[in-house]
Amino acid sequence: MTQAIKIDNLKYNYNDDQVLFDGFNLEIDSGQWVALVGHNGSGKSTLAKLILGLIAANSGNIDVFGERLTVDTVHHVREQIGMVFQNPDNQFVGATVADDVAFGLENKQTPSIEMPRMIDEALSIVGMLDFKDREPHMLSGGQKQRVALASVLALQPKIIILDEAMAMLDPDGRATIMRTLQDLKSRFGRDITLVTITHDMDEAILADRVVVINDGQLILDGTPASVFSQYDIIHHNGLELPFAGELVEKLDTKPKSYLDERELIQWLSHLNK
Ligand SMILES: Nc1ncnc2c1ncn2[C@@H]1O[C@H](COP(=O)(O)OP(=O)(O)OP(=O)(O)O)[C@@H](O)[C@H]1O
Repeated sequence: MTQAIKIDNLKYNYNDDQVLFDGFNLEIDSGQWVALVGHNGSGKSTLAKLILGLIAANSGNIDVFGERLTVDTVHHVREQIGMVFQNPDNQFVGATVADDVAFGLENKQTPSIEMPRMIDEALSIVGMLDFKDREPHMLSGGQKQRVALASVLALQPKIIILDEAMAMLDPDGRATIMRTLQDLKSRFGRDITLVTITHDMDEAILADRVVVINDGQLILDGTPASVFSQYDIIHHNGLELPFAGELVEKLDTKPKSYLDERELIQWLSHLNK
């Protein structure tokens, strides 16, 4: 399987008295959706910055689709990665939604004849085509994040990193972005790799794989069910479980393995029969 990201023996510290990453390793296959979780200050955003080459590792290697990240390759590597940040309001530059999506394409010197089609396609993928002439600041938080995602998608990245992209949204906004990400996965399959950095375990549970880090160290790595079965380790690292997991913790009789919400409802209904 092709590797989208390979991090090998990464060492990084912001200052001399705190080593953040000290021999960190992580491999992400192309087409995987990885949720990167960890409490505040565990190093998640720093890892994203290192992958994007916004900051340089002290030592170790980062390969993106087999290309080693160096001063010479950083622009090419970055072209393959789209980034969506926490605050949707900080990501808008255009007067209309369509202008906003056009901005990145113009920077990439996309021929103007191709732009309308590319803008419409990206907006339609995130379900925002009908809003293309609207002013971005008039949209809801969830709609703004979908436009931010469309601006990234228009540039046809192979990897999208969403850093707390749902943290400022209300439950409806969060749900629409999560559905949009699920749609992206079914539409693009192996052609898109998603890395979602989050504190929200109900968001993490949708990923193919959950990676828990703490103080720059990988603590847990596996399917959501296997990671969220490790109640003690999750709590010990200052994290919560998804809603279903928190509920199970309060039950006297517990299921043998980790169940998601739907499975738990079925299990509970059989328990009372
Ligand atoms: N520019 C910086 N200069 C010095 N230290 C920094 C800088 N940015 C982050 N740090 C420190 O590095 C550590 C990791 O921070 P980072 O932002 O990567 O964590 P995080 O897991 O993304 O946290 P959060 O969930 O709060 O966003 C923290 O101790 C933080 O204080």
